[in-house]
Amino acid sequence: MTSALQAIETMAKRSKDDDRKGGRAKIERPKLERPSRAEVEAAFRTILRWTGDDPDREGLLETPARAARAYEEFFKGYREDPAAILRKTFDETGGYDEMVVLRGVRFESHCEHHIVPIIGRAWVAYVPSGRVVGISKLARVVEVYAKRLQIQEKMTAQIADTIQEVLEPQGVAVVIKAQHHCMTTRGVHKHDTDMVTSRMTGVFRDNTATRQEFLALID
Ligand SMILES: Nc1nc2c(ncn2[C@@H]2O[C@H](COP(=O)(O)OP(=O)(O)OP(=O)(O)O)[C@@H](O)[C@H]2O)c(=O)[nH]1
Ligand SMILES: [Zn+2]
Repeated sequence: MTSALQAIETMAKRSKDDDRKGGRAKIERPKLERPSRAEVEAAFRTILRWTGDDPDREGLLETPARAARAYEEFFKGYREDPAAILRKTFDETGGYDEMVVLRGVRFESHCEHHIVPIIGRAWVAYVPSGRVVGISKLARVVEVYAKRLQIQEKMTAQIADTIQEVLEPQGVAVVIKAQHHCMTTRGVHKHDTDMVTSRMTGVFRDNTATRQEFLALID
């Protein structure tokens, strides 16, 4: 087991000892009121002027509109409901009650401190109790939370807690490994550094063997 995974194992034990009742992240309901497209484009024009460039030169004329479209894509997760994605389930599972793991789901997010990319992978597991969900839906939940302004800890907790609350399985485990480009392209300039976070609920918190079986599947 790598030292990062050993650290997760330690954190999970600590979290089991210190059962933070009510301290779990609630599923956030995004606010729907938004400024107009024209206001956003005007804001990008201001930023262009502020950099020292001329927003009226030919190469930049369409940039505010393009940047607004790019932001629309980067932050489309505010207009999607992750709980709704998990509501369609399948009951005919043949009594399957072992772990289901989706490994290495690639995602692109943005840090809420600098609005700079966070790029990484997520491992998502659950142990069903009676019903299962279409496997792509786990990746869709990752995608919804990634397409919002994030810190990695919050994104990890949101994914796990949404699956736990909606699917009500025996337990959920989420590990995320990601590079924060606010640490590579600016600031401290530390390349080849990634951040590892985890959230374990139910049997993954309470049962060491289940947790270790999951952690062994992470590369
Ligand atoms: N815990 C956590 N920190 C993050 C995440 N993404 C970015 N950060 C950190 O957020 C912190 C913001 O620190 P500040 O001191 O307010 O901002 P700053 O002056 O730009 O800091 P530097 O990045 O150190 O230059 C930095 O240490 C970032 O590395 C995240 O997902 N989780
Ligand atoms: Zn940042």
